[in-house]
Amino acid sequence: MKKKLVEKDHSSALLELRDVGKYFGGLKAVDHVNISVNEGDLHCLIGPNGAGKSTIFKMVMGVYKPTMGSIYFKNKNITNLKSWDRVRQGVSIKMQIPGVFGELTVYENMKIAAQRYYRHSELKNKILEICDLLGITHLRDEIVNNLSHGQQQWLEIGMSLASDPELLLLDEPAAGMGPEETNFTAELIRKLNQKGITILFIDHDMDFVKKIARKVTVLHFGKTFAEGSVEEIESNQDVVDIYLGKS
Ligand SMILES: Nc1ncnc2c1ncn2[C@@H]1O[C@H](COP(=O)(O)OP(=O)(O)OP(=O)(O)O)[C@@H](O)[C@H]1O
Repeated sequence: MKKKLVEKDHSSALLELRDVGKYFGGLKAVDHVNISVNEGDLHCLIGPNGAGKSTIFKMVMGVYKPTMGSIYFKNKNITNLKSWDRVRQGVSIKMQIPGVFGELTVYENMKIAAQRYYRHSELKNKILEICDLLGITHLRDEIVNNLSHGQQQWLEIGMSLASDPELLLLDEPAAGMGPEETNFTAELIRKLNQKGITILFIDHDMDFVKKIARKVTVLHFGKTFAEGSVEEIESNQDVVDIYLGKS
């Protein structure tokens, strides 16, 4: 059973950062940021290197404690919850750096990720269901080191789905992929979103962002610089000047 949380509040957002900041000594990596990720949305964070995107992900997952402000998930304050408790509440993440076990098979990797959430009798079906969703069922007995970069990334997305998240954070999900794998990843993310998973992702590749994002938040020097649809962001001259014009 999911843990009951204190401090209820009312909002339509699934995830909310309220006046959140993270300071490293004198460096304001994230500074007075307010972000609302609506239920069912496909929301992207963009911004120059060092803008604070990864720091936001780490605060949402409980790796960093905010210096200021609060983080709400499903209208409940999760700011002080441990990482594992946030996962139990329905938040999951796929980091950019691969976290798969290369010497093991796809199935064994999935089993490691899923076994803490499912009884032995349910495990196999759940793993096969996720592999099917990712289009990697035919690779289930393959050693992970033999997979392509893209296939390893999809496996990792699969591992992050093992906890049945309502919100999935993806850090540059198509980084290092060629055009075909990038297209497949865009399709996969759309499919997960259509299945009801709210997605917040970080990306630098505007072509990829354009394929899938419905809302974009632009960060700059730790602050929210602009927010809107892809069209609104692309036609914002200030955003072009600080970021898009340089990419
Ligand atoms: N643990 C830390 N200690 C000190 N400074 C940090 C730490 N983590 C991040 N920073 C600094 O905070 C700022 C924001 O970093 P962050 O990694 O969040 O940016 P980013 O937008 O994700 O950048 P990139 O696109 O390059 O990944 C940077 O100046 C970075 O050097």
